[in-house]
Amino acid sequence: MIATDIPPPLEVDPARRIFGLETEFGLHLDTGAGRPVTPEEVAGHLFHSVVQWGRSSNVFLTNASRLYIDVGAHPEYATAECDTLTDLIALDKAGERIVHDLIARGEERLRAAGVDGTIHLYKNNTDSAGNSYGCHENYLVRRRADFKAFASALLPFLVTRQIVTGAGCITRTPSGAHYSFSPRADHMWEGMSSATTRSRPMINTRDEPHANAELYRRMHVIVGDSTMAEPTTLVKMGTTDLILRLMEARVVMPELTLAREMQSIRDVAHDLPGRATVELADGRHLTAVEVQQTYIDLVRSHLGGVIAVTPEVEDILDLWQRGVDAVRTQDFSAVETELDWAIKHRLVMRYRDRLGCDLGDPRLARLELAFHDVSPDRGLYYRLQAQGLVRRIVTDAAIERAMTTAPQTTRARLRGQFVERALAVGRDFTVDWVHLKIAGSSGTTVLLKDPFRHEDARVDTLLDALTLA
Ligand SMILES: Nc1ncnc2c1ncn2[C@@H]1O[C@H](COP(=O)(O)OP(=O)(O)OP(=O)(O)O)[C@@H](O)[C@H]1O
Ligand SMILES: [Mg+2]
Repeated sequence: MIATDIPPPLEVDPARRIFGLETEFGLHLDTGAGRPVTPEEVAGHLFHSVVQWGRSSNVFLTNASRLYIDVGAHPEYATAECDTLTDLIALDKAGERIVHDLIARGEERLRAAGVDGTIHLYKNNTDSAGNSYGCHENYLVRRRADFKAFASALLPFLVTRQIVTGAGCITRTPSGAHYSFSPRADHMWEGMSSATTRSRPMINTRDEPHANAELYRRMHVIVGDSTMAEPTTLVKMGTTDLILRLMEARVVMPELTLAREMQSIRDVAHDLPGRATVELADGRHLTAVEVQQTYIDLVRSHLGGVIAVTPEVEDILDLWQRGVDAVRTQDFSAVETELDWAIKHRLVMRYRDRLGCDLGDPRLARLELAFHDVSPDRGLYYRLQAQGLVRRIVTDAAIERAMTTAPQTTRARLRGQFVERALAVGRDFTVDWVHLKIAGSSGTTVLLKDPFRHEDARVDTLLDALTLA
């Protein structure tokens, strides 16, 4: 039975937004000689402890986030709904630690199955076989009739933002290797589509708002790179949010429609010097720096109006500008502790110089991979962090808390309470982004259509029912 006494939506501040981040991790087993092991078997052992307590390899955690094995044996972690970027960053980092904590048990089980090896989980977007996997951004937006036009207006921004938000990578070609802004750009096939596997769009337009569909849509951006540095995640989500805020306020956007999005995203990715131009539909040619600067100037012109000035907005704008300036001047030093592509560029170039090799050297490929290893001991990103070489946005204590505790200001709080209580009393339950249900009971399914609502008497009743039964 579905409860019908759905409370009316709370008064929603138009500046409030729900954010979510999905990360697919690369999974790799390092093993010597021995029997061959499929990725599915490794994933199965890795998730054994999850299946033991959750009875599935697709679960919601007490921090209200979702953990599951995606197609291709990729562990995926989707953060719970956040309404602040700092909550989102803490929850995203918590996900890295949660998947990392599965490794020890997974290796034990592999040993018991006769395989001695080390499991690695990488927060990156491509594997050595050339497969690409994603980092998906979710932004709640108000529903409108012209959603497709609305979403496509975001494309020139998404194609060029990689000069700031890209993860950076070594690209190998038959004519040699070079350093690019984004590993994901080469794997995009089209601007928008409702499919994610058959085609690779930059924006997935499948209409699945995980919220009241009369009021909302979920902008599902799937073109972004997974990012290690907290400020890069801040600027990736933060700049996109600022552009969406202007668009939702019906600010007239600059005419920057691209003539060929797919060509442009690749050209920009492979142009570290920042000189390549993208062709606009109106025949003009602009560099990615010029396109991004247009957006920065537009946002600045609405500060104090559509966009309230907060320390966080100032921080995002400052880093956005410094990122664009770094490409313009080719002096990366002002962002090399904050932007993934620049942090990794510095690391890779130092080793190249030390080894006296060229960029295509396999030792640099291993270095690049190790940068994305989520292990706090082995991961090179975490070594840099331990040396104070990357700027932080959230504290370790906040990340630690986010491993078990849901954000307190969104629907995630209710889901977190429910999962925690159900596990504590040993009751079976089913949960998704909008439903909470005690399994097998004649009881109620609570439908949570408002992602901003973090208090709900129906959930209190459900929590009581869990304990009483
Ligand atoms: N109303 C909402 N608006 C924006 N984001 C939301 C909303 N509800 C949930 N989210 C976020 O959307 C993401 C959904 O992750 P999930 O991996 O389940 O993706 P999906 O796109 O629904 O499905 P799949 O990955 O299986 O194709 C989560 O990060 C979650 O926090
Ligand atoms: Mg997903």
